[in-house]
Amino acid sequence: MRLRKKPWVVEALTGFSDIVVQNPGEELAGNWHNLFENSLPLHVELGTGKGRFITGIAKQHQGLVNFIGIEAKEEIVYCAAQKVREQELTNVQLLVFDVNEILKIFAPGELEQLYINFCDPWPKNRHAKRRLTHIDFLNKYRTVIKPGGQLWFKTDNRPLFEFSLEQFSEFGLEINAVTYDLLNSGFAGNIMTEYETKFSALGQPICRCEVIF
Ligand SMILES: C[S@@+](CC[C@H](N)C(=O)[O-])C[C@H]1O[C@@H](n2cnc3c(N)ncnc32)[C@H](O)[C@@H]1O
Repeated sequence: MRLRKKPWVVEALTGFSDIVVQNPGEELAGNWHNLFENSLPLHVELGTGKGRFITGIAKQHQGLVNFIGIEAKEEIVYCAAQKVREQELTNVQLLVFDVNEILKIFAPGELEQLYINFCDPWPKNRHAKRRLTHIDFLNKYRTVIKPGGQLWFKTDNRPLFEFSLEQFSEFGLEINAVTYDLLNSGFAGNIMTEYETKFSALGQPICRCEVIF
């Protein structure tokens, strides 16, 4: 994925240098505790979007977990950064970054948990490798997530969900808590994302599962 470089956003993001890492590099791998100034567990959301989920979950886990949001589009990171600032959260860092490069910025086994919420479905078969749940991505996640660490996945897109379950299974991962209708599943404490709010309002059922690495 080509990262967008819009000058006004780059400049606007400089005001968020305590929250946003615009050019994450290899020096961060194994050193995230320095950036957060503590050694709390690390959870990462892939394709963060405008930050509703990461700010919601970070607020609930202040002093317990550090959260890193990876988002390719700078102007979207800007929206998320505003939410982090407004809520005065100190346990969130946002990266303008491509998930494809995840192995560069995390050390092996450095992460406890991953979240993928409403990732782009890439419906054409020839684009299947771009789906964030494709086995090629799972291979990368397996390196950076510690054994027994989890991936929590949500989508409104049924074909993407079926594809993802197949990929998880093919990769030999344990799949738990599968639901095709999250809102009526009894799952407590769901934190909605921007996309989830939109699709739920349209009556679209939400699929969810938890995967253990
Ligand atoms: C459909 S949106 C969902 C946003 C948010 N998770 C939500 O549920 O509201 C997918 C987001 O993932 C980002 N994204 C897609 N591929 C990415 C990649 N390879 N690396 C980083 N971000 C990516 C897109 O820019 C977009 O903001």
